[in-house]
Amino acid sequence: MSSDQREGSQETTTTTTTVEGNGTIGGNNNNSHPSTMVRATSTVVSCQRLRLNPNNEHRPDSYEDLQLDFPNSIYSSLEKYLPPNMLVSNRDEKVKFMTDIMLRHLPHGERSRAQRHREYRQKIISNYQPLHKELYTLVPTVCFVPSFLTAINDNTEESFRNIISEPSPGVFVFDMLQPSFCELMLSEIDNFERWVGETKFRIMRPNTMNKYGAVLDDFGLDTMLDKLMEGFIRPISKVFFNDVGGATLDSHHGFVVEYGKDRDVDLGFHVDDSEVTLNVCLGKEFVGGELFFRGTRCEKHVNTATKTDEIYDYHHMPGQAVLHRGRHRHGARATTSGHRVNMLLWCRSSVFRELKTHQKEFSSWCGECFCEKREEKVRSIDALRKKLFKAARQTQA
Ligand SMILES: O=C(O)CCC(=O)C(=O)O
Ligand SMILES: [Fe+2]
Repeated sequence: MSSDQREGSQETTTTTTTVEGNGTIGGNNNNSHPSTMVRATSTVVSCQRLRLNPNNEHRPDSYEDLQLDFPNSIYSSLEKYLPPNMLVSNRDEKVKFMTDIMLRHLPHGERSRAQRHREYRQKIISNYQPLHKELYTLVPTVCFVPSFLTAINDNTEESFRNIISEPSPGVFVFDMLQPSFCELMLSEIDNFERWVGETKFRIMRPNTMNKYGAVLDDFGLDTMLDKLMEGFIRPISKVFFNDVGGATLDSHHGFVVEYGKDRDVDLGFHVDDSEVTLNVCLGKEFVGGELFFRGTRCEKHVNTATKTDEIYDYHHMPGQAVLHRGRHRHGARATTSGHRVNMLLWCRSSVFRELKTHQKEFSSWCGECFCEKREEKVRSIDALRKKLFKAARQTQA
């Protein structure tokens, strides 16, 4: 995969970038004290695998009171996937087993990077004075429009379909944020950027493709965004994105991107480092900036050609949200005037990522895998037909 191709030439020959954020696994776990942390050692159980289907009868332990390497909620959601002999182990054993599995996805260099990142966050949080404290705890009636709240409270596919449109397969659009909430967020972001400018604090940008924007998790909004993911995005994803771990989203990377004069102009063609991405426009006034989608692909097929029915362009509207699989290839066109700010929540599932490492066959959600599977089916039916004809002819002869 190339590093930073822009759209234009890619609609037939596609080169897609995988964008990585600086959010680490466990990025929203800011409660690690090395002295009490439960660490994984190399144990004999580490060669065991998670089960493919969760044991939904099982009531997971609570891990809230422990200082762990990863967010506590990950342990509760992962527990249902433990092999049967592990399920009956004590809590410390289960912690060791699950931590070991998760650390396998975080090589040594990554671990010290995660520690440095925690210190970086702590430095910001102890120096930055929030402007609108009310933003830091999620109050649903302040944040969301009533139609969205009704749908979430009903929590059925029908209630979601009532407020969500699907203009192209896998792209879900709905009204989400109150205008007053968008204003508050914009003003908090301005305030944070002013503080960064005044103190000359060197901040990390949201991902490898943006020069501007800010990571919301880094200045105290991580808990609020965790609530947003767990209480509002996960229920919807469970219905529409179950095939990519929508029901088990358990960590996130939350940030804003900014486009316009003296900001980023556009965003090249890419896939996100997420299972499900929430992209919601906060404002302000702008021209351009359309989000272009070009079909969902697994790693193997990420650079394959786009089919006509996968082409879709979306026009951002303040307060309106777009929800899509992280593997849905997309990019943003140039914002030609004005100032556009979007809030993004890359939602991840540790369960899905672990299970994916054991999966060798087709991905049900990949447009190219789907075609290959269909062609294979046609070929095998054809072969069977030929075999049956031959057998019939031999019987007649
Ligand atoms: O600018 C946009 O709306 C797209 C942003 C995006 O795709 C991303 O940050 O991953
Ligand atoms: Fe993206």
